[in-house]
Amino acid sequence: MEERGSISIHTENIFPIIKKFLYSDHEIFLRELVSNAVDATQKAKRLSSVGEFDGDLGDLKVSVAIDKEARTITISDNGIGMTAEEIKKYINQIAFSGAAEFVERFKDSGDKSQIIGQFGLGFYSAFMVAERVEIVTKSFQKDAEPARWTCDGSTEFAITSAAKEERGTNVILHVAQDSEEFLETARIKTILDKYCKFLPVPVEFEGQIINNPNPIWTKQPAELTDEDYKNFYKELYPFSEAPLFWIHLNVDYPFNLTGILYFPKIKNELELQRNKIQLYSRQVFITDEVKDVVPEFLMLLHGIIDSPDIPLNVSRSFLQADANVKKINTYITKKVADKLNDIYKKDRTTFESSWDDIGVFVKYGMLSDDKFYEKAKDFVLLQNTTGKYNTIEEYKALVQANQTDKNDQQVWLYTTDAEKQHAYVEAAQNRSYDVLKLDTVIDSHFIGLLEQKVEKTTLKRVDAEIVDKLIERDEVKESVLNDTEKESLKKIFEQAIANQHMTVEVTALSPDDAPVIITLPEFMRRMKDMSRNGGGGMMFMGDLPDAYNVTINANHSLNQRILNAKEDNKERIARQAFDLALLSQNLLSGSALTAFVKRSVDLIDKE
Ligand SMILES: Nc1ncnc2c1ncn2[C@@H]1O[C@H](COP(=O)(O)OP(=O)(O)OP(=O)(O)O)[C@@H](O)[C@H]1O
Repeated sequence: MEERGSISIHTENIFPIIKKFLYSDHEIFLRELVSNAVDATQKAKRLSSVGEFDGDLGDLKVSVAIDKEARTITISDNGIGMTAEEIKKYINQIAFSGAAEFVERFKDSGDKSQIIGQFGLGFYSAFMVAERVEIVTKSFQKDAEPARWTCDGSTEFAITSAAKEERGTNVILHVAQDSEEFLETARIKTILDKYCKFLPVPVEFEGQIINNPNPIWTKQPAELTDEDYKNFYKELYPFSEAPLFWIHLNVDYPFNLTGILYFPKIKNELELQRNKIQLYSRQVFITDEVKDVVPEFLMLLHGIIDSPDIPLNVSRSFLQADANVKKINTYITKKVADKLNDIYKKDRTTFESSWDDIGVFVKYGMLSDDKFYEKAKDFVLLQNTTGKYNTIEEYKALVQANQTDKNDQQVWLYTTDAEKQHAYVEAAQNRSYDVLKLDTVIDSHFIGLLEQKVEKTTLKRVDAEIVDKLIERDEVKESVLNDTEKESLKKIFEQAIANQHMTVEVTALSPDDAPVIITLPEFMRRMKDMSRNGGGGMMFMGDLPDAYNVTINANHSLNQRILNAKEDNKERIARQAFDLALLSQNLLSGSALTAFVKRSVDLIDKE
């Protein structure tokens, strides 16, 4: 038997175009051919199970072999094979027209990098690395004649009879000169590891099975132990610490998706790693760029998603609008929120002890996805400076009595650095106020979100005002000093400070409060932070000098002493008291610090 023919497709010379398009990604030919081989074995299995094939299935297997001398790569399987007629139908028509369609579709596409690696070019991709491809195949059907097909990538092909005893297909690639790298063992091994690690049929290369045909995401959660999940994580990320928790995804309606998502242990925000989720389609690795499939905030998770329903052969903008992708997004978000809620409810201790790792993630999710916010608002934790955790509801109840101001607003106090703001934290605690620890990068955004979402609540940093004013009440404290005394005290301090950006005010506080307190108003600080981070179109704010409020405590004995001191000593003591306040704010440095130290020594020396 010998038949020569011409493949009837309209596009001339698709081969050079495809070769050029996928230049950087030639390696996917192996993924495509091995997947086809796996599909053929799976079909054999299915036919056998429905009784359409009654021969012996044997051990289904795919092999990859390199022959350096003959310059060939052979992919063999014991799947269903093809008859000569089927080759004509499936290879000449389907494979070639698929390739032609691909070229038509993307010939004019502006962004070619997007399609690379995402489009299964199928059988035709063999021509990216081979100058000639042979198929030797024998169908599973009774008395089927083995056949050989050969083609050089042009539209000309030849089919002849062949000698093949066993059922199945060998695809033989005669490797082109410019693709010799694919005759190297190490190169092939790397490609197989990348794309074929979890194919459902054993894949043999150089005497070894290179894949795990039954990865745990294909099993039922009930069959699996914690160890199984942890071991699989290790298999995926050999150098990572054990994960915190995981979610086993499993849906088949209205779309098909399986997978396992892990919550990694995060040491600090700088370590956050994206692109740790791998996307598979029927156990074939597709990509680790899941940006458009998984909501942005979930990219911090690690693991596997396997779905044949994610369209891989379309451009990104289309992917974002794809209905299945949207549903997948919603589904995964919901699953993640439910899992967190579950742990929170069942095991609050574990939940709290994991908060350092999951807190960033939960806050990020709440900020970026309203649906996630709605679920997470019940379990998001607020940690205070004593290390205690409360949910939003619990916290509201906790501070209601003591931290509601005269306008019926709750004022939540927070510190961004409990060490540096220690004096203020302590002053607040002395009033029995609670102080939250909101000290991560994401917290500055989270504070805004809380104010927006939690009714009748504002947040103030502990050093935004003097403690009496943090939570405004109607009560007025009695002042030991009369108005004239207050006025002259104010003058003394203004002269001692001699800085127009410091607004001095004399106020009656408790005698136990500090004599001088320096604060940077909340509004001012937030504006400056925002402009520093490049947001809000307020770049000019960052250049403004900090405008501080300096509060002089009229009821503190030191200030009374200043008023009564010798004329030429007044300013010196006032400056000393002011410098002490600067010092507690970490604001004293350079020549001011040197002068302060010198003055302090003089003072002690005189005592
Ligand atoms: N090893 C094989 N054994 C049996 N049939 C095969 C084999 N390889 C390819 N075929 C047949 O050739 C057809 C075309 O293959 P091709 O890889 O181009 O497209 P596909 O597998 O249908 O789609 P995809 O683009 O997802 O790969 C297959 O559908 C299959 O019927």
